[in-house]
Amino acid sequence: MRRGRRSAIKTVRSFATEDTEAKRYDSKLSDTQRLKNSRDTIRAAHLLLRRLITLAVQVVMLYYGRCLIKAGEMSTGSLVAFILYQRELGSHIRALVYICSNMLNSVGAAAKVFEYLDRRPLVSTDGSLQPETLRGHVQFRNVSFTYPSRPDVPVIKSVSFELRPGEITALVGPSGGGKSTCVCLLERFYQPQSGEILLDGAPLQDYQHSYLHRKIALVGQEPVLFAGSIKDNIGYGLPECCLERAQEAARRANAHGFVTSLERGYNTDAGERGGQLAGGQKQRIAIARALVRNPQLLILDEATSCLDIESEHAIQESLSRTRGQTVLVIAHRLKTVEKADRIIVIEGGEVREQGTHHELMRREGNYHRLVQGLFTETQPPQ
Ligand SMILES: Nc1ncnc2c1ncn2[C@@H]1O[C@H](COP(=O)(O)OP(=O)(O)OP(=O)(O)O)[C@@H](O)[C@H]1O
Repeated sequence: MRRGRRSAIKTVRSFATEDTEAKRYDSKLSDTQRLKNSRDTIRAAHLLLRRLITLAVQVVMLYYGRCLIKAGEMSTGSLVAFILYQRELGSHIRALVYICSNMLNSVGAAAKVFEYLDRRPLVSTDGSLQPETLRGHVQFRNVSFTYPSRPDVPVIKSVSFELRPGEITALVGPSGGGKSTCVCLLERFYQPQSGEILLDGAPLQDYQHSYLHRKIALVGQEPVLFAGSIKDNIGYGLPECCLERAQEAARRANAHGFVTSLERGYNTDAGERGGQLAGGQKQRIAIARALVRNPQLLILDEATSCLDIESEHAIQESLSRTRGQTVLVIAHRLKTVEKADRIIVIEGGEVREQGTHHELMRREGNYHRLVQGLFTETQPPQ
C-alpha cells in the first residue's frame, strides 16, 4: 500500500503534475466538505425541531394539568407524579429506540459479513489426488476461456498443447495474446469454460489444492516479496526450510552472490513488497523461492525480464541441469526463447505454431515474423 502510494508520487513528480493533483484533491475535499455541511445543517434542524416538540408537549401537559387541578379533577401531587413517570417512561422508550436502531445497523453489517463467509469459490479446491510421484506432463485439450468480468470476449480459443517432463517449453506471442492467461489456468486461478487441462493424465481439479501448489511453482511478471528477511522470503510457506536450503536455491537463482554482498546477508530485510531491493534482485529472490520447493513444474512468466543477459543465462544453465523438471517460460527475449526445447506461438488466444526454434524459423510463419519484429524491438535492459 505504502509502496503503491510512493510510486504514484514518483509518477506525479516525473510528469510535473503536482498542481493539477493538488487541485483535484482540493475539489474532492470541497465535495466532502459540502456534504458534511448539508448533513450538519439537517442534523441541527432535526435537533432543534425535536427540542421544540418536547418543549411544546411539556407546556401543553402543564397547561392541561393546571386546568384539571383548577377544576378539582386532579391533585398537585398526582400531576407531579405523572410528570416524573412520564419522564422515566420517555427515557426508557428512547433507550429502546436507540438499541433497536443499533441492532438494525448490526444486522445489516452482519448480513454482508455472512454473505462473504458463505461465498463459494468458483474454482473448487476439494480435489484429493496426491500421487507419490509426479512426472509433470501437462496437456491442454481444446481449452476455451473468457474472464468472468468480460464474459463476451473469448481470451483462449480451443487451445491444445502439451508440456513434456524434462523439457523447457516457451510460450511466445504478441502482448495480449493470452500467454499469462494460460498460466493462470494452469495455476487454477480460473476454471476454463470448456476443454480440460490434464496433469499426468488426471484433470487438474482432481489434485489436492496444497499438493498441486507444492508441485507447481510460479514466478510471475511482478513478483511480490514480503516484509522480512531474504531467507524468510525464500523459505516462504516452508517452516522447515533451513538456511542451507535457502542458500542452495539462491545459488541456482544466481542470487547468492548479491545476497552475501549485502551487509546483513540472508538476514537483510527485503522491505514491504520487496521495496528495498532492485527489480532484478527481487526477481532472483522470487526464482529462488520457487526453486527451493523443488517443483515438478516451474513456470517463469517473464520472470527474468529485469535481469542482465549474464544472470539470465546463469539461471537458464542451472535450470537445464535440473533433470526431469517441466519448465514453462514466457519471455519476450529471443535469447531466452531460442534455447527452449519447444516453442508455442500464441496469438489472439489461439495456438498458431509450435516446434523448435529452427523448425519455426524454416517455416517462415508467425514465429519468424515475431523474431523479425517483436524480439528485435525488445532490447533487454543492461
Ligand atoms: N483479469 C482480467 N480480466 C479481464 N480480461 C483480462 C484479465 N487479464 C487479462 N485480460 C485480457 O486477456 C487478454 C490476454 O491477456 P494476457 O495477460 O493473457 O496476455 P499476454 O499474452 O500474457 O500479454 P503480455 O505478453 O503483455 O503479458 C488481454 O486482452 C487482456 O486484456
